[in-house]
Amino acid sequence: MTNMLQVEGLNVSFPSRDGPVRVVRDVTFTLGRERLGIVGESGSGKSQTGRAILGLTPASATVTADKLSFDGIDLRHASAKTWRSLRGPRMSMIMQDPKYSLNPVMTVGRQIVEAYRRRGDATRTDARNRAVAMLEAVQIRDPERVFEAYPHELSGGMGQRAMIAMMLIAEPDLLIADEVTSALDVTVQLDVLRILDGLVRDRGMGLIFISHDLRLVSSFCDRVLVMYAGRVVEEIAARDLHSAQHPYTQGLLNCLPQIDGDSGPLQTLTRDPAWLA
Ligand SMILES: Nc1ncnc2c1ncn2[C@@H]1O[C@H](COP(=O)(O)OP(=O)(O)OP(=O)(O)O)[C@@H](O)[C@H]1O
Repeated sequence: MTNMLQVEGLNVSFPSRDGPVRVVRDVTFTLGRERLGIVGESGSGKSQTGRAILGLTPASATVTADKLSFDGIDLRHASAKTWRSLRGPRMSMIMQDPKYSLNPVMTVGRQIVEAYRRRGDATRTDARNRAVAMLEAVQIRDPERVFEAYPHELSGGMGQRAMIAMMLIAEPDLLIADEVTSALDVTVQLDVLRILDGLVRDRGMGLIFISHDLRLVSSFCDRVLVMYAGRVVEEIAARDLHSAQHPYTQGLLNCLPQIDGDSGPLQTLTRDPAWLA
């Protein structure tokens, strides 16, 4: 699966009083077994791009694409049955907010066990042990207690880690991580990045890493898509991000505070209407 995911001419629009608003415009890219970052300011269409790939766009939206295929499967015409076989075991998305991913009426442990058992025929005991080990791996200090807890009994940070454990244990071929480490403290953030990195390196997973943190993306990812107002304005190797060509990318980079830089005022981003052309 050199190019496990192919996205061509993807558009997402929402209805509004003034007509449809296009929040993802003609987005085209491919993904292999690599770490692809998507950066851009809030509202630039990063999450809606990820959701459209997984068929998780809100019902009010319209999605069109010239091509949207995963492992040769045309996702534009996938049946409910095909989606069931893909979402979870083969392609998964970790959202910003655990509320949307954890089932409120099922214990955390049972959800993680089910995610693991969906990918093969593990015994209950094996699945339980793996689930507890995964909770430990995302630095949950009391994994046995969290295993038995319901999502509402966990703090926000714990809930997010439990959700990450649930997505990772399935070892999907494609994982879309949407601002997944933003709310975590630095040590847990590093642990989660290490786990993601291991899955890409050892299991050949394809990772789409959505983030507004340019520094993190440039050090963690292989390639970066820069989005502005729904469009991909630049695609660049992460190591070359510092020499980005597009004025919007340069603007984003210039807005980063420097720890050792002078303490002058931070630059603000100016936008050129021509970028929308
Ligand atoms: N349900 C919805 N109805 C109408 N517009 C929506 C809906 N969901 C998202 N949008 C709009 O789509 C645009 C793109 O949103 P998206 O969440 O993809 O941005 P983003 O780049 O991921 O930003 P953030 O970093 O803040 O999550 C935004 O302008 C947002 O207001």
